[in-house]
Amino acid sequence: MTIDPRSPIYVAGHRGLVGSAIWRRLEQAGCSHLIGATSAELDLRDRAATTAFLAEHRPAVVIDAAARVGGILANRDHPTEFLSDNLRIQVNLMDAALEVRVPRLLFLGSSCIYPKFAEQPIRESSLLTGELEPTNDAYAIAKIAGIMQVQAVRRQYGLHWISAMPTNLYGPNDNFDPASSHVLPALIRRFHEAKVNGDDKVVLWGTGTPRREFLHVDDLADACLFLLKHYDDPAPINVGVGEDLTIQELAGLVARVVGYTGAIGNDPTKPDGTPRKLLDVSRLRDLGWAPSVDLEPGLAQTYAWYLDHLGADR
Ligand SMILES: NC(=O)C1=CN([C@@H]2O[C@H](COP(=O)(O)OP(=O)(O)OC[C@H]3O[C@@H](n4cnc5c(N)ncnc54)[C@H](OP(=O)(O)O)[C@@H]3O)[C@@H](O)[C@H]2O)C=CC1
Ligand SMILES: C[C@H]1O[C@H](OP(=O)(O)OP(=O)(O)OC[C@H]2O[C@@H](n3cnc4c(=O)[nH]c(N)nc43)[C@H](O)[C@@H]2O)[C@@H](O)[C@@H](O)C1=O
Repeated sequence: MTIDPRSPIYVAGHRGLVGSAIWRRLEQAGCSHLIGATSAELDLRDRAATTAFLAEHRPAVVIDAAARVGGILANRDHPTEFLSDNLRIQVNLMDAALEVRVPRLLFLGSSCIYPKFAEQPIRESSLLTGELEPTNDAYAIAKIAGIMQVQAVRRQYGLHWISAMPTNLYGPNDNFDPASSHVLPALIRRFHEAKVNGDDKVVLWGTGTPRREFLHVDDLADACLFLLKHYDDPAPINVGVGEDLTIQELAGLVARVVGYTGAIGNDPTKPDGTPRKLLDVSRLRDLGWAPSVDLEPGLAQTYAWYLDHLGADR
């Protein structure tokens, strides 16, 4: 499918980690009519405001990168908001997009939709075949409902909407807040602060044994544009790199990039979450897309961004 670069494209959540990367990628592709609104300008939980916004702008493409997002502890401790906010954001957005018959929409889910003990690497067909990981089941259920809404609209109205399931992401504009962030930005900040303060030990949450896969957000943005052009199927499609490492190994890598040379300990009172979450990315690879940013240079680039924007005076 072709994307006319002059057509109006609405990126919901355009200031976030994912939305800002997609915005940059679309600009790079020459897209000249990008639409964005902050949550203060348009709270997508407000149904009437969302309906009015879509009716006013009538985008040709909608990319849903707006969500309540957080790491393992934020998800575990705020399941009510992770369920309710995400359901409302995506239902309001998709209902409003349906009302004006937006022809092309990309819904972003997450690898946490798959069962906690899914066979590895996780194929798209694993969806709804087993129990979810309890630290993020509320968020996962909201995302699964989003996939179903995309499929229902396709079936009933024939619109070319799609869903993509990214693995754990990182890059510029990530959330570096120690309490609510994901592991990679949390470790960049913790190791940096330990180096600056001369601390001799950094403590990781959990046992360090869980395995995770990390995709640079610029690769995800490139994959999103690729999927909008080349993918038109009701099934969600995985987006990842196809390789993972333990949290302990990740910590060693972050320590090296940051230049921290002290000890690394563990806090097993904090949750590990799902033991392994490696996506099977063969469907996307077979379509002709592959990532281009390796983890270590991606980490170095993200650390440089952190220093420039947030961490220089700490
Ligand atoms: N980060 C990750 O590792 C992964 C993320 N994803 C998915 O990617 C998508 C984006 O995540 P990410 O970029 O990391 O998240 P961020 O928290 O960085 O960004 C979320 C964006 O959503 C917007 N938003 C939140 N609530 C509302 C609301 N009520 N109304 C309007 N806008 C709102 C925010 O707007 P504002 O800034 O204006 O407040 C923000 O720009 C999500 O669907 C997430 O599930 C999937 C897999 C992994
Ligand atoms: C993308 C995905 O992200 C979430 O799932 P998760 O992968 O479990 O998230 P996480 O990045 O927070 O943790 C990964 C691992 O890392 C360990 N860990 C060590 N030290 C820190 C640490 O300092 N902070 C954090 N957050 N984790 C740490 C932590 O204990 C865990 O074992 C979902 O809730 C859901 O939102 C989702 O979709």
